[in-house]
Amino acid sequence: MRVPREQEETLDIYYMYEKERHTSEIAAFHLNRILGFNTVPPVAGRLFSMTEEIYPLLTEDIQEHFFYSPVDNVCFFGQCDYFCDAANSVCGVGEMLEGSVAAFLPDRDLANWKSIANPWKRSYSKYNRSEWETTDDPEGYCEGVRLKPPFDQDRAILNVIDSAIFDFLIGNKDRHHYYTFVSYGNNSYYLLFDNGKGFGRPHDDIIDILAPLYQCCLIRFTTFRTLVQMHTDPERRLSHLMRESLSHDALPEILTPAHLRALDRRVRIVLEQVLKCLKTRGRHQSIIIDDGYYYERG
Ligand SMILES: Nc1ncnc2c1ncn2[C@@H]1O[C@H](COP(=O)(O)OP(=O)(O)OP(=O)(O)O)[C@@H](O)[C@H]1O
Ligand SMILES: [Mn+2]
Repeated sequence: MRVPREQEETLDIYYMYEKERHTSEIAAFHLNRILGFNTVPPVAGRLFSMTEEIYPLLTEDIQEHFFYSPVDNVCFFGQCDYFCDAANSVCGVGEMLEGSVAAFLPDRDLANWKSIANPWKRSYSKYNRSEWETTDDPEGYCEGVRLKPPFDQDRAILNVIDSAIFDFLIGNKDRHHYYTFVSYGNNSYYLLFDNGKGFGRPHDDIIDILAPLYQCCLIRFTTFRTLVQMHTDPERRLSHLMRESLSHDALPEILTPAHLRALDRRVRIVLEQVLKCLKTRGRHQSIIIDDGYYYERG
């Protein structure tokens, strides 16, 4: 835990400098399961004893980064490119710290996975933007992506669009790569770990995370159906399903009411984008694709 739940991310920050939230990792896992994707390794919240459970595991150079804050809470900082200094420490309440833990993926000797760069990745520069952001031919950008493997497969491009919808719902701009198990080939699902940069601003919807959806005008049928159900059936409202699901986590109030409300609003926005496609590009069979991907709701 680096950021208190109620602290919103400022607008004056590039996404690469946003701080990860343990609550985002936890909520993302629950959301992914509720959407029926089942592509985020299980993540749970818990309290850690910083002195008994974290300190002994660290190398000496990082143990040296432990100290007591002026009000006697235990603090430390790690080693990384951004915000890894005493001014940006992680502090517990006393010596107890909230955090999230993820199920560890099988060893790569057993089940190797590889990364696929996200064609709609954002630029890491403060001065330039990516081609998909600046193109005056957004449909053409998608067509270009779909010419090259693995995105020449329907399954692969629909996975990217599912992932974009997922990232839009959590508000994550930092999906630079997707991961797949090598032995499943190119036509497999995408593992979505690294979900800490979501749920930063409950009153903002970052529409361009949906660029793959509205530039390609494609959505997987099962995903569309799930979103319609969430929008129309009060019992399946996403905020309701999420509140129920998150109540099973060991930590309290993973998402504040404003974040839960944001989820319902964003479901509607995704459907509005699909509606726009249906109005401008016609033929629903070429927009809502039934690729035989069947899932059981988590
Ligand atoms: N559940 C997991 N099981 C095994 N390995 C994992 C798991 N989650 C993440 N990893 C490994 O740890 C690496 C870093 O994790 P993660 O991507 O969440 O952190 P990050 O600091 O945001 O990385 P990046 O700079 O690539 O965005 C991953 O690239 C992956 O190799
Ligand atoms: Mn990351």
